Amino acid sequence: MEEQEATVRNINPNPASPSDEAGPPDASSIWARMAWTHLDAVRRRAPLVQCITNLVSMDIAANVLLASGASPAMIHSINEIQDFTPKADALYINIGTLSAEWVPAMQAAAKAALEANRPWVLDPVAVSASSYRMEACLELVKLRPTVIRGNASEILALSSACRISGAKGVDSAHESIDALDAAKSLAKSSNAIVAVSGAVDFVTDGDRVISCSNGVSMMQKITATGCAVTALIAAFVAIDPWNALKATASALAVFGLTGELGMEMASGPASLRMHMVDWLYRLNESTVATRARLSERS
Ligand SMILES: Nc1ncnc2c1ncn2[C@@H]1O[C@H](COP(=O)(O)OP(=O)(O)O)[C@@H](O)[C@H]1O
Ligand SMILES: Cc1ncsc1CCOP(=O)(O)O
Ligand SMILES: [Mg+2]
Repeated sequence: MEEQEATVRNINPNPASPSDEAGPPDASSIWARMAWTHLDAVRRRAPLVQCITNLVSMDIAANVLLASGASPAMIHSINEIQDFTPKADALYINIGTLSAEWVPAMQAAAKAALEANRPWVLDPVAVSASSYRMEACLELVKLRPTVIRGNASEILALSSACRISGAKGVDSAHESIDALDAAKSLAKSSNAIVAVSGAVDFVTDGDRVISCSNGVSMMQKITATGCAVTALIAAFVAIDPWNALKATASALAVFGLTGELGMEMASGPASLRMHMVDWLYRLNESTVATRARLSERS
């Protein structure tokens, strides 16, 4: 824990540098520098992230974590939770391909993470698809996730715990701004940081709201990009657990930026996916500091 607290101190961005002849940086550049500081810390510390994630997303989530500098472990057997979960720096649970066998493993892992004082992150994929899925997800929310990240339809459905949110499948039928009040309400009722993704991503603790406008719409044409960014959030929260709001916003900005840079070279979703992983590996300080678009909504 001492080591984690030291990291938090290191991550707080220093807004004004005495040698900065251009004057103090504006608020958006402070946020952008914070995103770089988080990515740099992930690269230096290589957090171990246990993922209990859907079968569609396993490959892209593991590759995104590796490219960021984190260490992924796709371990979901209930027989391994007791030994392994306390060793991980963060846990990621995604209900995308839920099965009767996985639900107890997810619950056991969330409990083990809580007991070991490790952050854990929930992706409520298609939470309104069935009452089984909704009930499993509500049980997980009771186990106090550090962060919940979903698209607008998922956050709307989970927040109101309605059976039908208007979503047809795993994709969103809503704009992220439509889910902002629901995200705040969910954050307050669950005590989690809630992120709602879309053209603009919003991250809230129920009061503060950070918005991120990085990303390209083609990201929606790659399956499991949402799952992958939630995995990345777990890695960022692992290295700054006491600032989960900021760590989550940083992860969304970094991931969105890889989409923008990747799109300059891609000819469609498949090559965009490849370029995003490459850019995540290659991103440097000046690119993140100048192109991450984060701000706090007043
Ligand atoms: N219209 C859009 N423009 C730019 N980026 C987007 C857009 N829609 C989604 N994204 C980005 O794609 C990633 C996945 O978000 P989203 O599609 O909302 O999640 P999911 O795949 O879970 O439905 C996020 O990083 C988000 O910022
Ligand atoms: C297509 C699909 N079906 C079940 S999980 C899944 C992947 C969902 O990924 P994302 O939520 O990132 O779009
Ligand atoms: Mg999703």
